[in-house]
Amino acid sequence: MLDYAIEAEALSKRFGDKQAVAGVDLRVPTGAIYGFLGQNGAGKTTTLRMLLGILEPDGGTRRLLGSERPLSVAARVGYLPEERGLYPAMTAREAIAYVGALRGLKLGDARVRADELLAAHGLGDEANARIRTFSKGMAQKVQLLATFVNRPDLIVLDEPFSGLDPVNQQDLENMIRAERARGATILFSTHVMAHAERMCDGLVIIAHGRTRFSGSVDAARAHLPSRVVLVTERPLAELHALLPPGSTVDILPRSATDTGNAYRFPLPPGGIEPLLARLIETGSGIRDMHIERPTLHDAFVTIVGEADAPAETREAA
Ligand SMILES: Nc1ncnc2c1ncn2[C@@H]1O[C@H](COP(=O)(O)OP(=O)(O)OP(=O)(O)O)[C@@H](O)[C@H]1O
Repeated sequence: MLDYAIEAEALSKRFGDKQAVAGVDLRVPTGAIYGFLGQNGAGKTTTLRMLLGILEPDGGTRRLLGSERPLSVAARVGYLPEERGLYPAMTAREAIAYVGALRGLKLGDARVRADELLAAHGLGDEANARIRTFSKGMAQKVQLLATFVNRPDLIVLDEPFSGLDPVNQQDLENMIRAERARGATILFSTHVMAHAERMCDGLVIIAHGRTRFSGSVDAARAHLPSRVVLVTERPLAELHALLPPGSTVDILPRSATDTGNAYRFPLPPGGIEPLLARLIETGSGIRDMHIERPTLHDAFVTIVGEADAPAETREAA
């Protein structure tokens, strides 16, 4: 088995005078769920199109399921493009079966598979309804199901969650996990950090057309320190007065962010016990104290922000 379902190095693409992708490196291990994150216009869709062979890169290399010619493995790939669209005159069954036939299934088999998928995902009664009668979200769901029709080894989804209601988002999460359990590799782009955080074995974050981070969700979060959240009945100044002079700055920084009576500050190197012990000793009315790990949202903002910072600031950081 291949180690990586997708390997790309230094991919680049220019449209006129716009450098859409300026050097994307990306590796997705076989059998993993990977998230592809980046701000609007960062180059995600352009990169996905190059990976799949829809666009020819100006530079760099790509390998899809071991092949340098992505279109030659198209029958083993499922793709949900950013631009949605099915033929409005087709029924849901025909629309899915049509994609199956394009991906190399026999039409009869593709129809059977379409019925199975529709029934398993709450659209069994709609199999013979025409796409034009569907809501936008329902049509998107049919298109998503079509992505899975050929039981692909590699599934690439461009913002698959956008436009789906929470129940259908959950259904899609389950579908993606089930595809991984079957052995498929999944790469999806998203702006919703919660999905990436919950589901992904790894992430690639790009900014301004370049890869800025590649690794696990935990490694992304490790870009930021954990923080202590302290909720007390007393104002911060009073707490400082209770603590021994000289030690307070270390264990309860004056720079702690104050949101009402909750204070947030970086986890001190010695942990929270010395501060906790002192606060208990002095009867400071603790209501809550816990360690808060940075979220992927925070890490994403930091990583993308570093890419925006001038070079000298970046080096100094
Ligand atoms: N066909 C095209 N012609 C000209 N410019 C393009 C074309 N496709 C993309 N671009 C430009 O390339 C840049 C990257 O676009 P791309 O769609 O890849 O970003 P994205 O990360 O997918 O963004 P979003 O999250 O908003 O979908 C943008 O500045 C976009 O305007």
